[in-house]
Amino acid sequence: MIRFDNVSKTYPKQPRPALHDVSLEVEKGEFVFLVGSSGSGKSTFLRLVLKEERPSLGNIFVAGKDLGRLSNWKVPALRRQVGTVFQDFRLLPNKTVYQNVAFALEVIGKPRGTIRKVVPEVLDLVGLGGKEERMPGELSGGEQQRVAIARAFVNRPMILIADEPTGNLDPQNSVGIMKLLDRINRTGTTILMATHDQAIVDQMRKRVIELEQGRLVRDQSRGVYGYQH
Ligand SMILES: Nc1ncnc2c1ncn2[C@@H]1O[C@H](COP(=O)(O)OP(=O)(O)OP(=O)(O)O)[C@@H](O)[C@H]1O
Repeated sequence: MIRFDNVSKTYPKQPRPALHDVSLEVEKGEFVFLVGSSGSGKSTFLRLVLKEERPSLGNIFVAGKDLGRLSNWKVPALRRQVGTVFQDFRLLPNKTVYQNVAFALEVIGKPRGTIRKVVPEVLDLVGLGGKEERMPGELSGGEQQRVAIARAFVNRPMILIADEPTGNLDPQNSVGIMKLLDRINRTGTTILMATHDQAIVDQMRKRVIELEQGRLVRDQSRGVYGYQH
């Protein structure tokens, strides 16, 4: 589903690469945590998957596509296959919960009938049934993140990328969000989540990929946040 072959990324005017010779493969339906200290290259990795950045060296394959050979006009189609969730939710503040999710479908030209059917379904899935008409500012952080996940998932992408999705949440809300991501993963969606949340990683026991100064230093199935000595 995602393959990196000897990928390096050096940003302009930077002395050291943000990613250095990273090779790995993520299969369809996997749940992968990406860990590493600040600046280790996690966000760079995620941006490369979305083709928001290009590698300086190496090849990247996402959902069967060689990103190096993907023409620019096909990038939006790629991004439709990859839902994204961020630490700061990124909801539209002047739209209701329903409108925030519906908007994701409107911009890709889905018919109104489809939108009316699938938006309530996905809001139920994330536990927000009954809150369709609320504004984001009238929701808790955990609820706002549920809206963001509903918006990312409503189009049933093959891959869901989450960059620190629990970073702004208390432990209880974080557990709720992880249960939801786990449920989405069980539908067959591949999940790639960058995180600093040790408790979550230790609890979930999923594959853990660790970056250190841009290098892949650990790839462990059913792993924990830090090394076990
Ligand atoms: N647009 C950019 N231009 C130049 N350097 C960048 C850019 N984005 C990231 N970097 C550098 O690349 C390295 C990796 O950054 P990256 O954001 O990928 O790390 P990270 O692991 O996601 O960190 P964090 O956990 O703080 O989000 C850092 O040294 C950073 O300063």
